[in-house]
Amino acid sequence: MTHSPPGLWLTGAVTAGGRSSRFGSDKALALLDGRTLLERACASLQDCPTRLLIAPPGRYTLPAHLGRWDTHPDRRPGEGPLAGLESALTHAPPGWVAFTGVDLPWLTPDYWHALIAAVTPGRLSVQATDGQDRPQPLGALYHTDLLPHVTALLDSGERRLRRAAPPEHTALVGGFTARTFLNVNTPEGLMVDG
Ligand SMILES: Nc1nc2c(ncn2[C@@H]2O[C@H](COP(=O)(O)OP(=O)(O)OP(=O)(O)O)[C@@H](O)[C@H]2O)c(=O)[nH]1
Ligand SMILES: [Mg+2]
Repeated sequence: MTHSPPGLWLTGAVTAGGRSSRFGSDKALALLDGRTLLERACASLQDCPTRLLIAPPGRYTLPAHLGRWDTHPDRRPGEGPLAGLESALTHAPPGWVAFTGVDLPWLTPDYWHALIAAVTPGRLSVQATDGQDRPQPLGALYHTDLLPHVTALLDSGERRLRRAAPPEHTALVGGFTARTFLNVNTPEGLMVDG
């Protein structure tokens, strides 16, 4: 009998509504080790019971082995990943959402399990910290109870994803390798030894 790791019990959401202006072409479709960045992001969350792709409907088709992904557009297109989070929290069933983007191609199910282990009562977000102890708001857990706060932020003109969760309601988790957070913004960002 083969041993398989326990599934992820929360909603998985991948935001992919960006313009890739620094990359120069749609980075969601860029290949890294034979898989697109979008596929890599979705693969880390393929064991989630509910899977949401926040992108314009019809823009992307995912391979069947990644399971069913329900596509939802932004409520306010072109306003950045905070607006993508608003859409994810709107369409997720009540509870925790694992939220990431196409530009973090090195996240794994183990990464999400490490964040899930830090879920505690009273917290509404769990975020990893990088080597400089900076919280990573993409590749993070958010509770759907944050939706009114996120909507109010967007209504007030805020666009920074790092404002989505108040620090006093955010649990932080460290100890990840530097490669975990390698962020693909330009084609040079793909040139990393796997
Ligand atoms: N749903 C949604 N996702 C977005 C939006 N803007 C960015 N994202 C996603 O958020 C993640 C991180 O964003 P960026 O790295 O800035 O990507 P980007 O905005 O496409 O790239 P730049 O134009 O170079 O800033 C990626 O997965 C993007 O697809 C948006 O307006 N809506
Ligand atoms: Mg951007």
